Amino acid sequence: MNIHFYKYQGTGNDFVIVDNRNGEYSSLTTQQIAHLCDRRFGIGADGLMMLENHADYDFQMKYYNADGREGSMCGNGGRCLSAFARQMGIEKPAVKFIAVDGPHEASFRENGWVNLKMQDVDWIEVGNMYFYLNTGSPHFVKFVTDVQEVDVYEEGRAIRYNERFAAEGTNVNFVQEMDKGIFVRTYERGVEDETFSCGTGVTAAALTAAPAETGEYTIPVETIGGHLEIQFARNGERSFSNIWLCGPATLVFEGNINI
Ligand SMILES: N[C@H](CCC[C@H](N)C(=O)O)C(=O)O
Repeated sequence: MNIHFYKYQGTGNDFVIVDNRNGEYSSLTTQQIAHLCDRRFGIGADGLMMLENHADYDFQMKYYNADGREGSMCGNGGRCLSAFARQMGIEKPAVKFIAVDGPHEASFRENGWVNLKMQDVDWIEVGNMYFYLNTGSPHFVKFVTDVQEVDVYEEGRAIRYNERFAAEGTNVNFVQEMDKGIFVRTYERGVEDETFSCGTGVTAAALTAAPAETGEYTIPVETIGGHLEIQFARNGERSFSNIWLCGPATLVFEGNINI
């Protein structure tokens, strides 16, 4: 099978994207998707997305983790797929699409940023030195004093495979508060490694790092792969709305692969 693909990245979280609006890639198997995402034997990516048609939205987002299995919501992926939809001719100042966690909206800025509206959050588990919440994907958030010192692979893996999370898995974020904003490093379920940036993860981290007072906030976030901003309204102790994940989304290259 010959596949025409596009490679995108958003702050170093990278994706293979295919245009599946005519259904030609619907038969891709878990093994084939894992192969396409393999960095040595395939194209290489943290995940694969398909652009699909939907009767009520500009498009539908299908997201698979690098292990080839369908994932929960991917924030950086949603930003990249919106940029891709625009490249494919869905040209509007803002697009509306449906993903596994519900509807989203994305708007395009002149500086090349793609800003993605996330689902409201009204539940956060507050534990001893950690937070656990769902921003479209499940995220464990741990605050640390020096995030560069953390062995994200080993520590993230230990939490992801502990008794509580082993079956379903979780993404694990390590967060350091900076003079302005936060620095976040993430171990991703489904990639089973640290990625350079995780959109739903930095969103989860920003919500938990926000001041306790209700109000509107913009939290600057640094990741290994670059700079993002999270905007939101805090309505109560555990309730947030109008959440926007903002940052760059870039086409890297396109090509063909035979599998
Ligand atoms: N990189 C993604 C998160 C993917 C979530 C995935 N790892 C899962 O838990 O299924 C993001 O930018 O939000």
